[in-house]
Amino acid sequence: HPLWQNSVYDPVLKPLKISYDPTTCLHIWNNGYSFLVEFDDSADRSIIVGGPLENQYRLKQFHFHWGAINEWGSEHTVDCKFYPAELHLVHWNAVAYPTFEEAVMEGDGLAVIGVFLKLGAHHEGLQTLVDALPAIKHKDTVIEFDVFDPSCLIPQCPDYWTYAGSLTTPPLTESVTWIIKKQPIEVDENQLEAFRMLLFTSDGEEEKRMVDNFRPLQPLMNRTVRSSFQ
Ligand SMILES: COc1ccc(CNS(=O)(=O)c2ccc(S(N)(=O)=O)s2)cc1
Ligand SMILES: [Zn+2]
Repeated sequence: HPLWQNSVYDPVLKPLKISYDPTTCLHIWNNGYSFLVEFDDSADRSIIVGGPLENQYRLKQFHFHWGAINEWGSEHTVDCKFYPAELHLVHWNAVAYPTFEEAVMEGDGLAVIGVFLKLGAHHEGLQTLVDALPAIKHKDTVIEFDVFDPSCLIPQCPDYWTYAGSLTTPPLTESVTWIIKKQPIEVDENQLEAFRMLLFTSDGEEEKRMVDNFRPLQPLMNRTVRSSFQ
């Protein structure tokens, strides 16, 4: 999604408030499309509020999209530039809807924080995830993941873009308030290569490396992207 050129500064936008409880972390698994870290969302223990949001939203899972090479991989672009990978932290509106599955179908059901990954310094917090990847190389493999604070993957800079959009994988429902952080996080080449060692395929099948698991850019049409910064 082309950010920046077509964005309008909105002075009404508030800072996003993020409060995650690291002990709500459950497991990390390979679902055949990406790898996901899932959280216990049975109570309001890991939530975001503020920003463009009317309600608070509960953290459900986070996952990544990345390319086969560093020239592409993100699902949003800034100034026509792709990043090598993009993190999505998926939250749902448990104030308005009883279940995640119902929230997925509603316009104000989900809020996804997008964070760009840029090639650079080693990322200590990400390394914890990278160390777990060999154990979930194949589709439908899972390992327990007791404590992880996803805040370590979110840049300090408060600036973000926001727009009303959709899931980037089926069911592609238009239920997402996208909140894309302007500042990328830096990860090193070995960490990106570790993502590319995962497989789309199950154990025993012909190996297909998990790369280029991003949706191609979609036309902006008449959508407005707002920025929280000038
Ligand atoms: C009806 O039950 C359902 C319906 C839909 C899902 C999909 N899973 S999901 O909603 O977490 C996401 C899919 C794509 C995401 S992205 N790349 O836009 O952040 S998030 C699961 C269960
Ligand atoms: Zn995603």
